[in-house]
Amino acid sequence: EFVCTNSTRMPSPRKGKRSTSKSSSRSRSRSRSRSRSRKVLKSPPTAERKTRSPARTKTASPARSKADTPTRGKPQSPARRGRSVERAVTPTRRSARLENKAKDPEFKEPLEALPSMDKSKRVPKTTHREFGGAIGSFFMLFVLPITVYGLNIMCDKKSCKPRKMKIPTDLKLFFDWEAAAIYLGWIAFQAFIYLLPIGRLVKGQPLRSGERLVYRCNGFYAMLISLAAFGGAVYLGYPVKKVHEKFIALITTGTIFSFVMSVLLYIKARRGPNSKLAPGGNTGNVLYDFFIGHELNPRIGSFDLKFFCELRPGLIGWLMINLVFLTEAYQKTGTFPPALTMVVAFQALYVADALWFEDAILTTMDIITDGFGFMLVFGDLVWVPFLYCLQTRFLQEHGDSLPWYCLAGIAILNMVGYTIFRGSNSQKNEFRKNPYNPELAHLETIPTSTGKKLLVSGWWGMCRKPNYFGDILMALSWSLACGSSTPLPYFYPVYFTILLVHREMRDSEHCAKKYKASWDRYCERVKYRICPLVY
Ligand SMILES: NC(=O)C1=CN([C@@H]2O[C@H](COP(=O)(O)OP(=O)(O)OC[C@H]3O[C@@H](n4cnc5c(N)ncnc54)[C@H](OP(=O)(O)O)[C@@H]3O)[C@@H](O)[C@H]2O)C=CC1
Ligand SMILES: CC(C)=CCC[C@@H](C)[C@H]1CC=C2C3=C(CC[C@@]21C)[C@@]1(C)CC[C@H](O)C(C)(C)[C@@H]1CC3
Repeated sequence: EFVCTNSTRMPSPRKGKRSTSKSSSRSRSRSRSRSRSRKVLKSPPTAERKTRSPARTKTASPARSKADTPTRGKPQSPARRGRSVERAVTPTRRSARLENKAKDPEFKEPLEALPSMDKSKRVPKTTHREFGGAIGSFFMLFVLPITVYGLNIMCDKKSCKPRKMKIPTDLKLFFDWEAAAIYLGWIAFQAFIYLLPIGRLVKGQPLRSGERLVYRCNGFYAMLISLAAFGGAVYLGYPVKKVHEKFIALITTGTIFSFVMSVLLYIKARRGPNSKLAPGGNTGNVLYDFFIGHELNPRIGSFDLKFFCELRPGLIGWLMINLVFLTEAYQKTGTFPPALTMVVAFQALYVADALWFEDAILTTMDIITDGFGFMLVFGDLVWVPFLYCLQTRFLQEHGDSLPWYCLAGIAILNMVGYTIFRGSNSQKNEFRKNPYNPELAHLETIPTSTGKKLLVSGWWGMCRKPNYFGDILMALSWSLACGSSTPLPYFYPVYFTILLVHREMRDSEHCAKKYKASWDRYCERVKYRICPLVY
């Protein structure tokens, strides 16, 4: 199966005109409305506007323009509707042929098939710097690993309180060949699964060059295979608790691995063509570009390093570490402690959700705009697996003591958060994949000069980042399960809120540049950024 994400971005080659200009009067009036729209919209008509179906979303009245006047017509037969959806994905016979060709994961869309892209465009020098520029990035190189070590050393079996840290003198605690073998073996195991020819091939968003990279989406299989391997290891009596015992040494291997990988990625980017660089990581300052990421989508053949790291070793690793804690608790007490079991289950749902909707990540900032540098490499391979499990580690080491009604309240909070997170992410992803999806016809939208529309009702009318809001509620619920005896397990929701507030600002800046007045109209209409009535 081969899937195109975000068909609306796919520029429609001129040949596509024929398919919509049949001689009925209705199509003539559509043609007229299309030529009118060309006057209003700067970009050429996209597949979105070429694909007509009655299942139009409502256009928000203040922003209604001739360009986006919905076409009214008799409801189409399901077969016809199916055809129009299909056309949104493959607008011409030519691109249908390309679709077939693209079954080859190495396939790259020929540049001439994407006329709206400027092939000669070089990635311009980055002028805007995040994280305090080069100096900030330099500090982050130390702050990120120290935070991971610090929290894991402060919160151990003996105590879990913020305190002045005494650095352990036992070097074995920090480095151990067995831990190195476990860590590297895990990365190799995930890389092996990634290379298996199972799962869908999905096209990413068009790059600056016009090319659309193809991604193998088999993350959910990777999780199932990893779960089976974990079950097998426990059944065969492999001492999985070693992962817990060698936690700090695993962090060291992950940190060294991340530094080495980031250096290699930076060298690779320097040697590659300018067109492959990340728009945000091309300042020319070695430190900054190394930290933020110089190359956008580094690949070895068809192996996409960023896509692989973002979802596999770290995210599935986090789930495995949680299962180690749960197994240990069971082996020690003969029961599954309620709070620990609940948090492990919620985090498992979060990981499974990310892998089930794996292709959705292809439209996120991390893949489209951010380069792959130390920040993301370390974030994916160390920060996520060894910090996101702080709550479950605390619960395993210090037991859980909350009464059932508190746990029930926490479960409700998690499910409310998940409903908002999943509902809003799916609503946007479905809308971006097919803006004429009949199930979204009731939603109001604002047209933009790019041909894309912005949702202004439903989840996206509640606030500008309902998905972040849901995510924060879930993060909070996981920490609340740890009670109030110590603030350390609350690190995750606090850091996460800061990360998402910063991320919202960055995304808002991008959207303001991209959608100009339409984005201002959206912001006027949807006042709150992340939390309705609060922020
Ligand atoms: N657990 C973790 O550590 C982290 C989790 N996350 C989660 O990842 C998920 C994805 O986050 P992220 O990629 O940052 O952001 P979003 O999923 O919100 O994607 C932002 C893009 O969505 C589009 N968009 C924005 N507003 C609208 C609208 N009203 N209608 C239609 N499209 C709109 C724009 O792109 P365009 O118009 O070009 O399509 C915008 O650039 C979130 O749920 C977040 O909580 C994120 C970071 C860390
Ligand atoms: C400063 C600092 C610590 C930076 C590192 C940030 C990274 C840890 C995060 C950046 C974006 C992320 C995403 C997820 C995990 C954390 C990082 C890598 C994510 C994979 C978690 C699961 C979600 O469902 C997601 C797939 C939407 C999400 C994507 C972004």
